[in-house]
Amino acid sequence: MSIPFVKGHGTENDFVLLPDPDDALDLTPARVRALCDRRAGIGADGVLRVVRDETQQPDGTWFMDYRNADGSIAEMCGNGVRVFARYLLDQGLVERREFPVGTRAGVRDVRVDERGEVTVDMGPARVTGESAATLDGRRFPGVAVDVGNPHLVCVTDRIHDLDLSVPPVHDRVVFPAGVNVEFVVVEAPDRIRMRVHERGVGETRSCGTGTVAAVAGVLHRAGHKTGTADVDIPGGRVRVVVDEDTCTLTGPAVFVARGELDRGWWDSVGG
Ligand SMILES: N[C@@H](CCC[C@H](N)C(=O)O)C(=O)O
Repeated sequence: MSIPFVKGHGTENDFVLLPDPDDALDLTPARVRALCDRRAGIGADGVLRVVRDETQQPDGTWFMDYRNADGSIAEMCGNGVRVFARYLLDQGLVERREFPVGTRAGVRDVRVDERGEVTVDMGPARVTGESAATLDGRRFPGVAVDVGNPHLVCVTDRIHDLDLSVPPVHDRVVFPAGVNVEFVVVEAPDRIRMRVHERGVGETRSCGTGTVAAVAGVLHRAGHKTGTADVDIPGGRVRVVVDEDTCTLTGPAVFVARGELDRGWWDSVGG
C-alpha cells in the first residue's frame, strides 16, 4: 500500500500532509520525528494528518490531526489549518470555498479565496494573565494568551539579535503543558514584528496561533479589546483581526511537492 504525502507551508511554517481518509495510518511520535527530520526525513515543523471526521459534523467535515516536529500533539495550528484547507479544496474533497475544519481546539470555519489566500475564524483569543520568559539571562515580561493552545506574548524593543536556538525558560506552574513564546516589536498601531519559539518545535519562521495571540496581547496592553494588525514574521506577513468573540487570521498557503513515502523507510522508523 502506498503512502502519499504533500509538502506545503504557510508563511514558511512548513508541514508534511498525510492524506488518511480512513484513519488507517499508524502515525507514531517516532514517525512524526522521522518525517520532520531535515536531513534524514522530508523536513518540516509539523505533520498534518488529513482524516475524515464524521463525529463533529454530519456533512463530511475533515479533521486536522496536527503533530509538532518532536512528535507531541498540539490543540491547534493556525498556519497548518490554512494549508490543510487549501489542500481539501484543491483535491476536490470539499465543494465550496467556505467550509468547517475539525481541530482539537474545536471546529474552525475557513474561506479560501480565488488567489489561494486563506482566512480562518480562529475563535477567541483569551488573555489569561501575566507571566515572564527568561532568555539568555534576560527576563521578558509577557501576557499569557490562549488561542486553543498556550502562548506567552513578550513585547520588547528589538528582536533581531535574540538567540532562539535555545528555548526561553517559562514558568511551569503557569504553563504546565509548555508554551509557545512570541517576542514582539510594535512598529505601528496596526503593524507588529514577531519572532517565535514554538513548543515542540523550536524557532519557526511563522506561527499562526502565535500571530493571533501577539495581536491580542498587544491590544490588551494598550487597553483595547478589538483591533486589526499586519504581523511581519521571518516567513512573510499575515493579517489578524481581533474581535470581542473571535479572531480571524488571513495568509497564504503554498504547496511545494507531492510524492510517495518509501514503505521500507516508513516501516523501519515505526517506533
Ligand atoms: N505553528 C502553529 C502552532 C503549532 C502548535 C504549537 N507548536 C503548540 O505546541 O502549541 C501555528 O501556526 O499556529
